[in-house]
Amino acid sequence: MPFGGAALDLVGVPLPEETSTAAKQSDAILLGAIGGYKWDKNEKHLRPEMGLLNIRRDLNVFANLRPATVLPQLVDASTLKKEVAQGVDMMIVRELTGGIYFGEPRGITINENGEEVGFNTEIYAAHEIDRIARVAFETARKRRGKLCSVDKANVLDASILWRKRVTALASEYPDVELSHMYVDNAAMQLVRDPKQFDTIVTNNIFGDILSDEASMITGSIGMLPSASLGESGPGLFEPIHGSAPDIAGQDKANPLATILSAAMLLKYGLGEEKAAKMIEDAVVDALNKGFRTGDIYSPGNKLVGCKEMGEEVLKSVDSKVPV
Ligand SMILES: NC(=O)c1ccc[n+]([C@@H]2O[C@H](COP(=O)([O-])OP(=O)(O)OC[C@H]3O[C@@H](n4cnc5c(N)ncnc54)[C@H](O)[C@@H]3O)[C@@H](O)[C@H]2O)c1
Ligand SMILES: CC(C)[C@H](C(=O)O)[C@@H](O)C(=O)O
Ligand SMILES: [Mg+2]
Repeated sequence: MPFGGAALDLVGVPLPEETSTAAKQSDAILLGAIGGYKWDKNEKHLRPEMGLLNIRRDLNVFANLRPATVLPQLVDASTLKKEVAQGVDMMIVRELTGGIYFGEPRGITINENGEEVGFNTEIYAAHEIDRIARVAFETARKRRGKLCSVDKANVLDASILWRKRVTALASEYPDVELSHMYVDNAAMQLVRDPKQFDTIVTNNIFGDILSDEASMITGSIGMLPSASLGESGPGLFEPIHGSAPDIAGQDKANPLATILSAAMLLKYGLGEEKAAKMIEDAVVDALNKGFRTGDIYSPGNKLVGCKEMGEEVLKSVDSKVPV
């Protein structure tokens, strides 16, 4: 279904009614990254990004799971020293349908001095914090049992409430070790010692920023998939990166984040864990054979384009499908 810039070009809006309806009627949605220079000067409601925010909000997919794992094959591609990067395996649970992205009031207006002012509102209701915290506690419970809640409770009121609600829920999850960290420290700790993190839970905007940062530990933003889930209805699955307009059309983009998002779709969206594993294994196969797009290339490997990387993964998937 057309979406983002493609939909703007086709029908003049980033999220056409038909796309929205089809998405709601689907079992799961795989979403291609949106955006690009062509639409950057559009009015806000006619920007591809608004389509993305609206589809997330319409589907109520408040829980965005962003795994960041350093694959052994890609340790050399990490921006961090080998010993720091090796073995990193974390899950960032980002709140996706609230906070400053959606808070009211917002806008650009003229203040009493006749000067233009732009403003947004960081706002969280208790139930929004509770539901994302529960997803995070459950996630941590299935992983290594450590949850770090990241906020800015030393300054922001919304973060003070965030910390209070997360702390209150901890008694329901005695098997999970909860800690709290301010976001500025978290940004630093991520590159100092990323292995200290198992599961991170944080708000919309901090999760956006920290997940891009975490991606570089894994080698590239072209490696990070995501799953956005609600309490019911279809999940939305997309890479965490954008449309990479600086390399668009050059057959250079790493397709693995999108391919791994399809694996997350199978696992979290359809409960097809075996099929998901097949895709994840196929990605590992392609990496084991030395295929690398430019963003994860290190000497001694085979530099390939987006298309060839995709074909290699496909070949491996085909070889695994029982006849
Ligand atoms: N979920 C989404 O659809 C999504 C996410 C982020 C940004 N965007 C949009 O994408 C557009 C570009 O934004 P940006 O440049 O800030 O972020 P971006 O993620 O598109 O690109 C940032 C940098 O990472 C590189 N990169 C991204 N994906 C890559 C891949 N798969 N393989 C190799 N390199 C990759 C790009 O070349 C670029 O240098 C904007 O319009 C933005 O709003 C969309
Ligand atoms: C394109 C933008 C609206 C989006 C976000 O900020 O959520 C993106 O950066 C992401 O991480 O999915
Ligand atoms: Mg982002």
